[in-house]
Amino acid sequence: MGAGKTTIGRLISQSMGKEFYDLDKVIEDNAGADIPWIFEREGEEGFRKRETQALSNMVQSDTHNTVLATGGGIVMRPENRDILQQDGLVVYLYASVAQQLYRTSKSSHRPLLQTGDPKATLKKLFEVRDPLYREVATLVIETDARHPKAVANKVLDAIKRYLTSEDNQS
Ligand SMILES: Nc1ncnc2c1ncn2[C@@H]1O[C@H](COP(=O)(O)OP(=O)(O)OP(=O)(O)O)[C@@H](O)[C@H]1O
Ligand SMILES: O=C(O)C1=C[C@@H](O)[C@@H](O)[C@H](O)C1
Ligand SMILES: [Mg+2]
Repeated sequence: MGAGKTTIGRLISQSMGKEFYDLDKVIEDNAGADIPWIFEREGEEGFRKRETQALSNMVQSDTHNTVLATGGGIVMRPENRDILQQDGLVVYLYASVAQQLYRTSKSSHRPLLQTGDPKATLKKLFEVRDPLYREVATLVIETDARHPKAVANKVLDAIKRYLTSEDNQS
């Protein structure tokens, strides 16, 4: 959370001339309700079901022309990890827990952080999720101490280099 998926995803979609979707927003539009409401009424399990459904629907369409920012918990379900690995070039935006804490401190729309100790929660989530992000990622990009535009340029460069090296191998 707060790694910059929504912010960087939008920036790189503009540079690449692709359509941008934010899966959290897609889930909210489908539900006609916001994420805190979904967590309150259906619990995290209800939210995760909606998340998997939204991701499956998304990859039925033309993913070549799409940049998709997911929510931070997308890697928790094995079926989501399978979909991401099969259908996408996946970029893991790495942010330290300190940066995540700083970047999420200004808003209150992330239900999992509405605890007494968001730092401890972020640390726990990071320990579980970091290996899963690395498992599905094609590219890992460090985001600490970098302006969003600089991160977006770094992602674009890394994608270009990756695609060129793929071309050279085939
Ligand atoms: N590289 C960066 N440097 C500084 N601030 C950043 C950077 N990237 C994003 N931010 C800021 O951090 C906040 C969170 O970013 P954003 O919403 O894009 O994160 P996210 O990864 O989509 O989070 P979530 O998992 O909750 O969807 C925003 O206020 C954004 O402007
Ligand atoms: O890290 C998470 O588990 C979440 C991140 C947000 O993007 C939302 O998808 C939701 O608040 C859950
Ligand atoms: Mg987001």
